[in-house]
Amino acid sequence: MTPAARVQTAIELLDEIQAGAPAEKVLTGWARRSRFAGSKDRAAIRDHVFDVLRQKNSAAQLGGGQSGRALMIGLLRLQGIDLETVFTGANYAPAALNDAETDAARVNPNRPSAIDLPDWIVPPMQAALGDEFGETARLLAQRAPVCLRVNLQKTGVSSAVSALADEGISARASALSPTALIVEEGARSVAGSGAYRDGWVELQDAASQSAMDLLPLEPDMRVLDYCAGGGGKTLAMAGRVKARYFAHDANAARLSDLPERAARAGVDVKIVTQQQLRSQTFDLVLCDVPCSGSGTWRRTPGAKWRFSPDDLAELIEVQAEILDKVAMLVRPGGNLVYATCSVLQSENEEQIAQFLQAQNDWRIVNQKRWPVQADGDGFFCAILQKITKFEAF
Ligand SMILES: C[S@@+](CC[C@H](N)C(=O)[O-])C[C@H]1O[C@@H](n2cnc3c(N)ncnc32)[C@H](O)[C@@H]1O
Repeated sequence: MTPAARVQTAIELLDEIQAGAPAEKVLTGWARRSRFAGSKDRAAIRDHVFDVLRQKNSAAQLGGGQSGRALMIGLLRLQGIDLETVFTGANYAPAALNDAETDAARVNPNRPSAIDLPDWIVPPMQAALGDEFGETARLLAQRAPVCLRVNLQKTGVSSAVSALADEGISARASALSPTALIVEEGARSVAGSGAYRDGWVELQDAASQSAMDLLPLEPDMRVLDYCAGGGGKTLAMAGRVKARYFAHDANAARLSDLPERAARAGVDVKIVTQQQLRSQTFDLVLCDVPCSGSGTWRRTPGAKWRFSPDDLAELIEVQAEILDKVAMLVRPGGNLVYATCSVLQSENEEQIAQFLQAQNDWRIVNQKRWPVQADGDGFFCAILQKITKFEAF
């Protein structure tokens, strides 16, 4: 496909997304129907669509509307691309610009630049982030870094960096965690690399790794990852300390990749059902709860426009229910770890404050928030300890 034909396809897919279809589904559906498109075409079209979604309000402002075509015009203007070379109307290229589209570029210099977030989320984000709000909004509108975690059970950081370099992948250490690498070149080759296949590295955000570094893990502890999903956090813990790891998820299908990932990483993880958890206790229980994902919206930019106040209210209830459930699974003196990739107080500090108000046998050991930053996503983690009966007297 020519670059202009890719733009025209992105325009059509953005129209479907603007009509309410989820971005991921639209892109996958198109790739399946379009056997003529190669991997470079698919990647370029995905980039156009995701770049627009990250900066949708800015693109609409510069493109003069919310249609796929207006948004693509706005995005290309943001990127400084000469529209005349793309909007030619030749072959599969988009039609030439009309007068209104040309006029939309005449931006009033006094007009404030757009915030690329849904209007309703701005006040709670400003309340949570204060002076950091502007920088967070700016970073969420950019592409996310590709971040790896070095698996210390299999290799060291410098060996992993050299193995990746041998396969054309250049990566640098991140200050966020001793195991975190930021890929600077060759990101698309990571999944096919030997370092990945042999379990030396895994894809994982640096702030998530930094949070797992804080956990008071000891060899032979019984550790439960209660909302394990694909097992990213289980594997990060197991990469650090050889303990006995158990993984659970309310949606068993989400655990399906974990056995293969654990085998690749060379660690043991036992999957447990709710039934098996009855009458068991653990030294440490992690609940990486379902959340808005607002700290990761540059990775899933379609999600931020679909997320609603009702979704947030529902999630806050689910998070509180999970906290109440896992509290019973921690042995006296053990730790409960609550984590989200949200930047909102209602999902983070307020959730912990309410839990501590309702339950008097817990204390906070540590609570930390990671802002969205160049190397890492927004993340929150609270480490609580269950007070023993002896201490309570
Ligand atoms: C943020 S994701 C977890 C990501 C995972 N920890 C990782 O690092 O890859 C939240 C997970 O919680 C699960 N979940 C939702 N409600 C739950 C519940 N009531 N009990 C346990 N897990 C739940 C979801 O299925 C989802 O996999």
